Amino acid sequence: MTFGARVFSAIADRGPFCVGIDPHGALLRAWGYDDDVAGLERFALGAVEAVAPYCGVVKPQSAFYERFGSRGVAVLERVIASSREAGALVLLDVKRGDIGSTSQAYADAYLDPASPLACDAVTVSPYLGFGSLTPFVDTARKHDAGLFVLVATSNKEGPEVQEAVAGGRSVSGTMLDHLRRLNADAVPLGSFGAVVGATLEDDRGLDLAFNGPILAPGYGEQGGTTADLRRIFGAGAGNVLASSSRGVLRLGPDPVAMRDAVRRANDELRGLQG
Ligand SMILES: O=c1ccn([C@@H]2O[C@H](COP(=O)(O)O)[C@@H](O)[C@H]2O)c(=O)[nH]1
Repeated sequence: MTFGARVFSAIADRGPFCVGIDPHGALLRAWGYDDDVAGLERFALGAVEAVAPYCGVVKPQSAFYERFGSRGVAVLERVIASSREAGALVLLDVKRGDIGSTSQAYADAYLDPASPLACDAVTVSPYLGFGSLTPFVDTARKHDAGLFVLVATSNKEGPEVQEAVAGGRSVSGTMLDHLRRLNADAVPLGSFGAVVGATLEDDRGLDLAFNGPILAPGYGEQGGTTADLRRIFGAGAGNVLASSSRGVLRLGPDPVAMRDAVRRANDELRGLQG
């Protein structure tokens, strides 16, 4: 089954709320753990156990594991495996993008099922030119995996690059044109998604009808609300994964508090679906 079909079912079956598994040092300490590899493992696997059975997609942020070197990456491998065992899709937030030959190695690392880091989808950066992502696109197609391309990110610095105009078109608009082409004719949904922040002050005139999933980070901790999602995405909100990391993880280590937060968010977000 393609990633697009899997994420479509995941949203329908479990809801559109995506939990980020981001082991910030401050959160490890708030949970009563040391900011070391043992604390990382207890925190990350505890969070997965609490939320992965209840949400369609989890989104570990690779940086928080990489900061501990190879032992941290080994924890990330366990986070990916445990989340999938709990029935959640894993979107690894790793924002890769490089010249094509290097992109192929990244794609093999994250999308080839033979890799210990293989997951369902990854975030990628198109700012070396969308064509530099071709190895990711081909590898995703080969293994029924997915991509989420940075289009309009949740941080305030993004517009400097993303809203620059080239050839009479904004850079973000051009990225969506590429995604529209990649997802053409896919049913029920294409596998090539966009990252569009839940914090955008307006919809920037983006044509978000590109037949793919949208990851909306910035929901919760960064200020994005369900009303913002309705304002930004309108009728397209049905394919939006609203993502929050610290907003849920702050409630731990109590698994019931985290699980209930996932349920509440999913109930609220389901109201956006047409
Ligand atoms: O535009 C983007 C793209 C990715 N992120 C990532 O999402 C989470 C947000 O965490 P919160 O604790 O919910 O703020 C984090 O991993 C970011 O790297 C983003 O924020 N904006």
